[in-house]
Amino acid sequence: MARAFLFVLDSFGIGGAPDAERYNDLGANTLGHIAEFCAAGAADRAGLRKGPLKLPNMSALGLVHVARLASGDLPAGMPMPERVFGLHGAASEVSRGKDTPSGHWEIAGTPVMFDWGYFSAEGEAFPPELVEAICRENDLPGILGNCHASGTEIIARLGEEHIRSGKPICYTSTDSVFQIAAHETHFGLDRLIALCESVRRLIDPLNIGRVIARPFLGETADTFERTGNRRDFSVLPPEPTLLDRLVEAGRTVHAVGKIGDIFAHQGVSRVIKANGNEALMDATLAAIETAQDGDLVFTNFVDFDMLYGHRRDVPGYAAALEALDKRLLDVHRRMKPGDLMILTADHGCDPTWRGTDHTRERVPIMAYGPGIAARMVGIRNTYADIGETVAAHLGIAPGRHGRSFL
Ligand SMILES: O=P(O)(O)O[C@H]1O[C@H](CO)[C@@H](O)[C@H]1O
Ligand SMILES: [Mn+2]
Ligand SMILES: [Mn+2]
Repeated sequence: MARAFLFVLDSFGIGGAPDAERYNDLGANTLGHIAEFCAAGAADRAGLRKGPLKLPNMSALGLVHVARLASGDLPAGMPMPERVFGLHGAASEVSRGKDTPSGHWEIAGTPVMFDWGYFSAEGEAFPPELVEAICRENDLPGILGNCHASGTEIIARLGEEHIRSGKPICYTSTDSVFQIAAHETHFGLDRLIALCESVRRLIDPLNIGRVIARPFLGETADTFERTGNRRDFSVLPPEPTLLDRLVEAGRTVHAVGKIGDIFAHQGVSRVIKANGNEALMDATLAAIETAQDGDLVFTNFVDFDMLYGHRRDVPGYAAALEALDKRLLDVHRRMKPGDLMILTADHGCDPTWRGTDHTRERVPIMAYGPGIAARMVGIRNTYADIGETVAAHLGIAPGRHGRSFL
């Protein structure tokens, strides 16, 4: 028997998606552009980081090799490692959306082969009858926003009016999402959660992937800050995922960070929440300590996407990568014979790209474990190969999509 640790570095794409043009993302490359900025000295920030991107541990797990394989270009300023360990490759996404649930579900063996519903980018985003129903059911004086927006920008713009009027801030993006920002104390966190649950029911016929609660604190435009109490209300995955299959086989799935919410709590045995990549890594290490043979520890490292990718913050993204790279040694030290750790991502969010949305990209696969020989596994046609590899490693029956690269 064996254990598996699956880490999604949220939005850590490596470019090269064969269908990028269809998403207006031709040339987007999260790692490539971060490395380029770092090598040019354009991602230095006093007190945070300086110079070329330093990811020695991920490079030893094949990151530089797979970056070149995925996009054709070597990431600037990142030396080829002397030696590579483990299985390494890249994967293209077959799901139509470049969103978090599509990416994670496909990683877990369940691609999303239908189109999500989306809200209009022109004029008001939400249909008037939906807004009316939301206000009626939740006794609201109206809503603010009703547009595509970046979450931090919109609370700075409308947060004070929200506090005065009691109207929640409702917005969306190119993802299939209905996001609601509201003040944790003035509006109330419980009330925001109840509102999200009501909106989840009301939009179900529209095939929208997620409703997201975005609570914040502060009193003025320049002091507003989102808190760690974000909650995602997802629809159920279209088929049972790797997680369901593991639980069915009597295994324990340790879901760290956003994983529980992303899978609508299906196939999740233990939910471990933490705020911020460092705390997520601490929680992951604690889960590894308790995980038994046959178990999966599945972690989403959300900061890359939420704090740096969407915010188009290159130094911030680079520093977060460098910090996580160092902490891989903590995982390494806890690994036992039979353990397998896989690092990957769910989509891109190139911090140098136009706009503030995700980018269609290939993702890296770095799979490492004591006794696993180094081998390039090439470009995989679906992220589902990752889930199938975990399934094979943990000794459960194969699923309907993807193939193990073990
Ligand atoms: O700008 P913020 O609120 O961070 O929202 C981003 O996060 C959402 C969910 O990941 C995406 O759809 C994008 O809109
Ligand atoms: Mn994501
Ligand atoms: Mn995102």
